[in-house]
Amino acid sequence: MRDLDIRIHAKRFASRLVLHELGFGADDGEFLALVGPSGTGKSTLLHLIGGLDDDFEGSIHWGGAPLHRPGEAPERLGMMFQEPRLMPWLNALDNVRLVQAGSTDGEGRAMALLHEVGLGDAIDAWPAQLSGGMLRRVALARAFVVAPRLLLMDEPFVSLDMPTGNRLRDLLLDLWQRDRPLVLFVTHDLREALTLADRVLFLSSPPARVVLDYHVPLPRPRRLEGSEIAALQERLFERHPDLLSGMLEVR
Ligand SMILES: Nc1ncnc2c1ncn2[C@@H]1O[C@H](COP(=O)(O)OP(=O)(O)OP(=O)(O)O)[C@@H](O)[C@H]1O
Repeated sequence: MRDLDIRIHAKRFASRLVLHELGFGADDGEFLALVGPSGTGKSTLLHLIGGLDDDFEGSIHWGGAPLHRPGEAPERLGMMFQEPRLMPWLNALDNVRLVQAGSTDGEGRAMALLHEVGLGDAIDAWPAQLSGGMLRRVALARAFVVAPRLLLMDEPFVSLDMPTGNRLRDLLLDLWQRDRPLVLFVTHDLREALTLADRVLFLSSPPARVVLDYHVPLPRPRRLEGSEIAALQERLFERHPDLLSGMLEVR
């Protein structure tokens, strides 16, 4: 069994089947991207894995045991969403510390992370004083402050300009390469998936299941706007035209 073992037999909203026989495994330290047509259930899947929704048929195991157990919050699970989701009444440091229940060296680690993400001068700043890119940096620091073994990311860098997005992707890869959590990264952008991930899981149109588990055959570092990413995407579209037809907006 892999470190993470996902078997979703069925996830419904009312009578509507959204995920069906969706399964995959992944190991500690891997970086997986999840791509698929809009509205196919990518966020729904992350919510199940993150324990934000337990209404499904199937199992989610980590290290051979259920990831979520009643009354117990899973340890070292990090999350980052499309919206930075910061508390407007807390400064940057306290927003990062929010997820650090009971940690003794919490403040030191949170400050160190804020420095690492380039916000050493904005530790006391309120969210309203920060730019969109800076808010994502705080959210990235908060995702890593628990030293996650499993990190769930739902389009965390969507709608940023290319240089800001690239700086955040580089930061994420630096933090990932240092701590090596298993990352599940949802994105609409196939080039972003091919730039960041070891494996890209392609989900079908609804009800979603994994239709291709693709190992990215490129060494790191990679540039999102680099010619090798464009060529790889082109090759994938040629080889899997039907599979990718629902994703044409990513081109
Ligand atoms: N709480 C909910 N109640 C009812 N239906 C829902 C709920 N959450 C999601 N859905 C539906 O489930 C389907 C999958 O939604 P989800 O947001 O998981 O897709 P997605 O692949 O993440 O979409 P996108 O790529 O557009 O972000 C959609 O049809 C959505 O309308």
